[in-house]
Amino acid sequence: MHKQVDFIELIMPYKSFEEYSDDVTDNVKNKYQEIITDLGEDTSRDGLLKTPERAAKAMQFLTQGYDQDPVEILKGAMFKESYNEMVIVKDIELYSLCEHHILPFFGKVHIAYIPNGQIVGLSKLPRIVDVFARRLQVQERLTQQILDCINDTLNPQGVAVVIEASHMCMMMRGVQKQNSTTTTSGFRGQFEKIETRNEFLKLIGK
Ligand SMILES: Nc1nc2c(ncn2[C@@H]2O[C@H](COP(=O)(O)OP(=O)(O)OP(=O)(O)O)[C@@H](O)[C@H]2O)c(=O)[nH]1
Ligand SMILES: [Zn+2]
Repeated sequence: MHKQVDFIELIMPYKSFEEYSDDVTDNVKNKYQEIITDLGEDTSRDGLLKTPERAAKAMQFLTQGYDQDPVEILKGAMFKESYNEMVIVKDIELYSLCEHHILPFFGKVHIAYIPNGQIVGLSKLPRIVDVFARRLQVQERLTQQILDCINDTLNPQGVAVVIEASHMCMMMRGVQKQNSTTTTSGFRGQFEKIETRNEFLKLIGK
């Protein structure tokens, strides 16, 4: 990683990647060159000349979550408040990569929590979704990681996470099912009670 990137990461642990490690870019670029050739393409033709480098940068962007600390992000905006009703942030866009095929899965995340003396800056919830989504994932683990991170860092009275996603590995290849979506969910604390869980599900339109 660049020295410059290290410094910026230190002060902005959730910044978007706009600079890339030269070493990683070179290594991944060379491998993409081979992969594209092995797949039967000509990497010297005009349109593909810069493709190995673009792909190397794109993959670093899509996996930048390994270098980011979601706990730091949440802790960066926690405020004492006595509000103790449900807070819901729904329809958070999700783009991740399935760890089996390295193909995208995408959809929506709905998050709710009930504060326990502290609230969190609303934007931090989508930010931690991105941190965990920008890794090689399965939808179940992604759901659990978001849930555990909020639960362990904010210590709320309860937290709920629902993810609805479509998997390109099931759409473009394999079983080729275009319309199936997968729903995963996790509930902690107050949301383990059926009436609280149902109120949340009703509010997100489920
Ligand atoms: N549980 C779970 N499975 C996933 C996820 N993303 C992809 N998969 C599945 O991972 C499985 C890998 O199965 P394999 O049989 O090893 O791979 P494959 O031969 O490519 O399987 P097909 O997709 O059925 O052609 C497939 O059933 C995928 O649908 C996910 O987020 N969660
Ligand atoms: Zn897959």
